[in-house]
Amino acid sequence: MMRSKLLSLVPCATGPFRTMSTTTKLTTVEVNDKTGIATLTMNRPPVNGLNLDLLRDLRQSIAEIEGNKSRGLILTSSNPTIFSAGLDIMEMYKPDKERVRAFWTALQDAWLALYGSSVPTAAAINGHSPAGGCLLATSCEYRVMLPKFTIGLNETKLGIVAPMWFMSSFLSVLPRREAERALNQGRMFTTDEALQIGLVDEAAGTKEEALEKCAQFIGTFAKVNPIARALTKQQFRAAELEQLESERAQDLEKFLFFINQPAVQKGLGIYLESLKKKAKN
Ligand SMILES: CCCCCCCCCCCCC/C=C/C(=O)SCCNC(=O)CCNC(=O)[C@H](O)C(C)(C)COP(=O)(O)OP(=O)(O)OC[C@H]1O[C@@H](n2cnc3c(N)ncnc32)[C@H](O)[C@@H]1OP(=O)(O)O
Repeated sequence: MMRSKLLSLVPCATGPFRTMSTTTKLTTVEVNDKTGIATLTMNRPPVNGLNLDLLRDLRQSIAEIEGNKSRGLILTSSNPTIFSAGLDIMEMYKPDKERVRAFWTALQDAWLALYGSSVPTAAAINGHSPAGGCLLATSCEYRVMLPKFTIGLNETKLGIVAPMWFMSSFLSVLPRREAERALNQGRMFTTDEALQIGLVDEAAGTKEEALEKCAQFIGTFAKVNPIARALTKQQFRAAELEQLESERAQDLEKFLFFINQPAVQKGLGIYLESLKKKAKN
């Protein structure tokens, strides 16, 4: 994919710094040359639905951030009210056989890249973050959320099941008992509730403030040996990463089997319809 590289002056939380900015159609990477922190922004209107292309872009951008020796990664959205609406349901509803395989593989790749990233990661959750959106946020090491939005793994409400590795990310943030209950209920938490339960670490009034708080979190590693920190993180997350790495073919087949069940297809169709009706009103 063609990528345009440009140097730009962009306002940031602590002042206007020259940033190296790399743009694809669906994500932007901006590295602040003062802090060395990369901001990875999702930009797929209308709702940052995670389709094949966005997932591939995300993985490519994470690899780029790892490669350019950034001091940290902040994940956010260009949409002022939606961090990510989760997986693009259109990829799973009446799917094309080859594409849906590529889609799930790209999701596995993106998760492995983000959850296993060697750099410190934080999510500036500047909008709603259901299901796959919550997966991305909980794959990061720190979360700052703006008020009056919602976050959670709502899969059971759609009649679908979050795979084990979605649960792993959730479990790395929430106590087991809370995670199990929320997953079974398909519960979406408001910002205040998410803060109270520990699903997010901080609240912020504006996106700029959220980015600043994420940068401060990443700054807490400034005096820590980066190799020791990265190896520690890797070891800490190794079990979940290795589980998916070793079972990814079976995970794909399980997903395909599940998603092709007539009852699941029917449920997704009804859910899509309800979303579209809501959008019209
Ligand atoms: C033995 C056990 C085996 C287990 C094996 C496991 C198998 C694995 C099974 C599969 C697992 C899949 C896991 C799934 C994860 C997911 O992420 S599913 C997606 C979940 N997402 C949602 O439920 C969010 C739905 N969207 C919303 O709630 C709202 O849209 C919003 C995000 C809160 C934004 O609201 P608003 O700003 O009001 O926008 P809308 O008007 O609602 O939407 C605008 C248009 O966007 C469309 N849209 C919204 N979300 C999605 C989506 N996720 N996918 C596709 N399209 C979406 C919406 O329909 C509107 O479209 P138009 O009408 O065409 O404008």
